[in-house]
Amino acid sequence: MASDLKNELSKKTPIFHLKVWVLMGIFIGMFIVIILLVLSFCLTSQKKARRAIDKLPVNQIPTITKEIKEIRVDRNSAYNYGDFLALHDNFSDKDSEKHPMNLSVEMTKNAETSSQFGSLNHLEKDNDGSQSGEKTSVIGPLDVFRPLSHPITSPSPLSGLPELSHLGWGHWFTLRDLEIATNRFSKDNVIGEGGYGVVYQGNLVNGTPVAVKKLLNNLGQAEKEFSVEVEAIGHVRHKNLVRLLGYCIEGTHRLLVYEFVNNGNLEQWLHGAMRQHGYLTWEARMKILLGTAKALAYLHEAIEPKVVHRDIKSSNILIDDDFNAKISDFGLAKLLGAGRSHITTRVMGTFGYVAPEYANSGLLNEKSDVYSFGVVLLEAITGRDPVDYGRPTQEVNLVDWLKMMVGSMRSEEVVDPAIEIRPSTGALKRALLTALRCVDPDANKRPKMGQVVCMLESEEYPITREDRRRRRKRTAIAEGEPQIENSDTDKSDNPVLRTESRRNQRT
Ligand SMILES: Nc1ncnc2c1ncn2[C@@H]1O[C@H](COP(=O)(O)OP(=O)(O)OP(=O)(O)O)[C@@H](O)[C@H]1O
Repeated sequence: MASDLKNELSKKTPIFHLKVWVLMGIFIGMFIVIILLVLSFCLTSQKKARRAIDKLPVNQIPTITKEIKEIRVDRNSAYNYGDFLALHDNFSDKDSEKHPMNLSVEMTKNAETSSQFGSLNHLEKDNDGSQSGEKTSVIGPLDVFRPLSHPITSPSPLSGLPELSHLGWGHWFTLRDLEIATNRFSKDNVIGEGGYGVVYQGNLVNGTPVAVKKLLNNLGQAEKEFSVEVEAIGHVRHKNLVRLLGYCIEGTHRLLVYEFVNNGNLEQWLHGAMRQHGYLTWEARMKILLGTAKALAYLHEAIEPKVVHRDIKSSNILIDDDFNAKISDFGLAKLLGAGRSHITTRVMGTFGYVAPEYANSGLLNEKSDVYSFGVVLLEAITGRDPVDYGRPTQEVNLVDWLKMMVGSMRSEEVVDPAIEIRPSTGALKRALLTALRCVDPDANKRPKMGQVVCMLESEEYPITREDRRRRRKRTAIAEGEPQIENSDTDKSDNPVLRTESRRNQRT
């Protein structure tokens, strides 16, 4: 049997005249070589793909971030704000505009490809609602809602502390906790004093640095200020909003505990104590203003009810080590529910920053914050106070002086002389035009904060659709075409535009 097989294998085949076993050996060898080739090809292509990903800049690796943590407001909530106060103290719910808080937590997902969304076109699409993101509550450009500096996965400043509050966010501190944190509210720990209380620097038992605001309890306003801050920012998080970590309600004491922002505030950098550390560059100023604009866009356009801050001013813009802005002091904030274009309130705020319609009639909506933002932007550009009685009469009011200077084509002269490296003409024009649009006396003509973000970020000279329409109409009028609308829009309120159109006429 075995010898038969041997004979068969030793026979020569008609093809190649080779013995059968030799031919079989060749086939088996070739098969093994092919398998090895296929395997090595697969391995090298995997390595190449991995190397290609490693070479991508971090911001181009498409990841989905969870960036805004928001607790929605819902009147049907089991744990509402009134219940909460009743639980802890004998607060009476006098404020009819109070919104109870629901504990449901929502994550707003946002593709981290924000740099691609910085153009005005994108803003226009988003505001039209035709290209909104994953959640309808995100109205502005995605770029406005960049990821938090502390993503939700990072260790919480509250970790290691015993008790979470009944509001579903933050920590409920005892007075003793805060006494320990602030060295018994030592004078040495005082950072500053505002209209409603004293702010102390401190450290929680887990080492987290905090700012503790002790509200003056001899004022009826303290209760109001406390509830407004808790409602307005307790449930929201944004990189450019100072984070409220918790609160304390004990007897007549009302305290608020914030993340500590360690690099002063914009007012101190422009006009006060921080100037001894040097002057803010143009870039640092624009970074701070852009961050402020993003936080306001978030408050006005991304959450419901929207929050109108009511006291935007340079001393309420805190600054961290990396010169990121953090808006603070929500004691005067108002919540504006859906469908309400404005509310009428007692005028509060700070002289020089308050919008004219709000000062004159108490009519408040988010456009009042836009006005105040415009004043802060002018303050940052010029280094001047909004109202400065130490200057000649025509220079006392910053907004009026600016309009006069730009109107007489002296824009280059308005830049803060302390800025060593002056901005380019384009950058200056962009900032001035944005500011002047924000301080338009007609609240309806002011841009939304989401639009302001895009104007400040845009490489282009910012001209809105409305202005383009006006310009086209001006050209049409000049060319003698029939006039369709009332021509009073021909006189642009905006001195920057006027300057440009005059220049165009001359050339
Ligand atoms: N979270 C914080 N981190 C660091 N400093 C803070 C913090 N919050 C407030 N401050 C500082 O404490 C001081 C007092 O702030 P507060 O907001 O109470 O009043 P204000 O803005 O100075 O005055 P006003 O009552 O007119 O708003 C300011 O210098 C402010 O910069």
